[in-house]
Amino acid sequence: MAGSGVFAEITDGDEFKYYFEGEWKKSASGKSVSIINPTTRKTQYKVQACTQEEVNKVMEIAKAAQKLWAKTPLWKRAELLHKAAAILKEHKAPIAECLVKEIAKPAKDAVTEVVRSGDLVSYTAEEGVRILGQGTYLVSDSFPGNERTKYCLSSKIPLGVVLAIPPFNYPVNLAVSKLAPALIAGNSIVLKPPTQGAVSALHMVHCFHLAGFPKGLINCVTGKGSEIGDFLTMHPGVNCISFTGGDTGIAISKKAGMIPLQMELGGKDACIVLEDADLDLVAANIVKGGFSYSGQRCTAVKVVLVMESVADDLVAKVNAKVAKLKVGPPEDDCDITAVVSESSANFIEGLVMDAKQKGATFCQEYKREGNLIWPLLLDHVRPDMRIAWEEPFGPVLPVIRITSAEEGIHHCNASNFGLQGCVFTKDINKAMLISDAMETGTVQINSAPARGPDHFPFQGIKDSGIGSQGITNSINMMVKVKSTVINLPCPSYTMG
Ligand SMILES: NC(=O)C1=CN([C@@H]2O[C@H](COP(=O)(O)OP(=O)(O)OC[C@H]3O[C@@H](n4cnc5c(N)ncnc54)[C@H](OP(=O)(O)O)[C@@H]3O)[C@@H](O)[C@H]2O)C=CC1
Ligand SMILES: O=C(O)[C@H](O)COP(=O)(O)O
Repeated sequence: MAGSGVFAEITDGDEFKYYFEGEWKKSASGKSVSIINPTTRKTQYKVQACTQEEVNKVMEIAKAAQKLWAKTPLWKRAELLHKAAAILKEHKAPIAECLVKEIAKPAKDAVTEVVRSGDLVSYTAEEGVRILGQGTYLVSDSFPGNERTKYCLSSKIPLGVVLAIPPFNYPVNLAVSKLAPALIAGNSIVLKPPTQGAVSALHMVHCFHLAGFPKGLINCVTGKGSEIGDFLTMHPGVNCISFTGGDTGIAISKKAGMIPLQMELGGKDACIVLEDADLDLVAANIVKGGFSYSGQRCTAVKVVLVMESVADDLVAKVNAKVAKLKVGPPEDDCDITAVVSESSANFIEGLVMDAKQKGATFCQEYKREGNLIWPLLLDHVRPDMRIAWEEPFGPVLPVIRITSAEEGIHHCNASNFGLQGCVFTKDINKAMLISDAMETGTVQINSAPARGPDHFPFQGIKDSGIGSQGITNSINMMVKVKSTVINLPCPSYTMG
């Protein structure tokens, strides 16, 4: 059970503590933030509402701890990460239970998230020892006008304190995807978990605590993003921000100082379906891609752009699969569960009503109970409808019928977002041309968009983000290059 067994020390009564200087503490604010169970809509857990003074202390301690950590051999850093990964996987059940209760993630997917996170941490440790163990050696005579009098040795050094802010939908996986690269690269961490998902993240942090990382190296402050977010992101002690979430990331980018930013933001991933596509494969991918975790994935299929000539067939196949989706509580491992909050459900409903008013075809009856919204495919969506452009982050999927691939590409590229997209066709030449024309960070050919496997590069363009994630890219993003140049009194040529 959450907060019991080895996790007992992270709670005090019905409140979860925050993590600072290697210890679990209650905030001096005396205030807590409630986490509402999306299914029951009742308070499930409470976390500390940390104060600005506490954030200041955390930053100070994180800075000091980082200086020592940077002097810890790379293999030792990797060893601790491997240990944390094993502890995380060992405790997958209680952590998954938190995911079920605070973000209504279906039970099996919740376990998968924790296991995937353990694997990500181990892979990062492996990748880190390889790529951080290598530097570059340059000689001066390759540049015009120079003799061979200078040797330049470059290596990768830590940035300092990394502020990690993940979103609610993968509070464990998208937290470790920031923590592990930061740590292997010699940085310290201040984690601000999403409020919905905070308790899962606190359990994950405790696994790192149990692994024996030095005090103050990993810290976790809780509180509403709207209250402590600006103070954290504009804090002078922060040397790098790795953020995943919605438009908040755009505002953070404008306010943050001159520090490296990794921003993974929203998406409106288009699925372009050509006439020659295998429609059974497409339908399976649309249902998995559009409706898994009730559409609350940044990489969910968010608009289907299908050639008119095959649209009826495809819609029929998708509808047949939608009818089989199990709707209900995450504890029963249902496919469609309550969306994260009432405000999210209201937002989704607003998009649905707008589409209704403007004449979209409802393939299923619109049904909602509390935060639970039944899966809905909207056919004959037109560009004047909000759902054609906005990200519902819910189980509602628009279908736009197109008469040419160019029309599909045009719709995709007219979006403010540019995260992922996909194209279904048996013609690899067409697929490549379309992929090259789509203004998105990634295009999947004959499969739905996905971030994983977690070592693949993952990036958005336009309002979908800055920089690139994926294990290798994240490690490289959390270091800077330091050079030492050896100057010789006279040219020296090897074996010369
Ligand atoms: N491209 C990608 O890799 C991914 C993108 N996303 C996107 O994330 C969104 C859904 O996630 P959601 O959690 O609702 O996103 P939000 O942007 O609302 O929140 C993300 C995180 O930011 C925090 N936060 C809120 N306000 C501030 C602030 N002023 N300063 C600093 N931090 C703040 C939140 O804390 P709190 O919860 O306390 O408000 C949370 O931890 C979708 O748009 C989705 O597409 C999701 C996953 C992956
Ligand atoms: O938030 C998201 O949508 C995740 O980054 C998705 O990860 P996945 O595509 O590998 O499930």
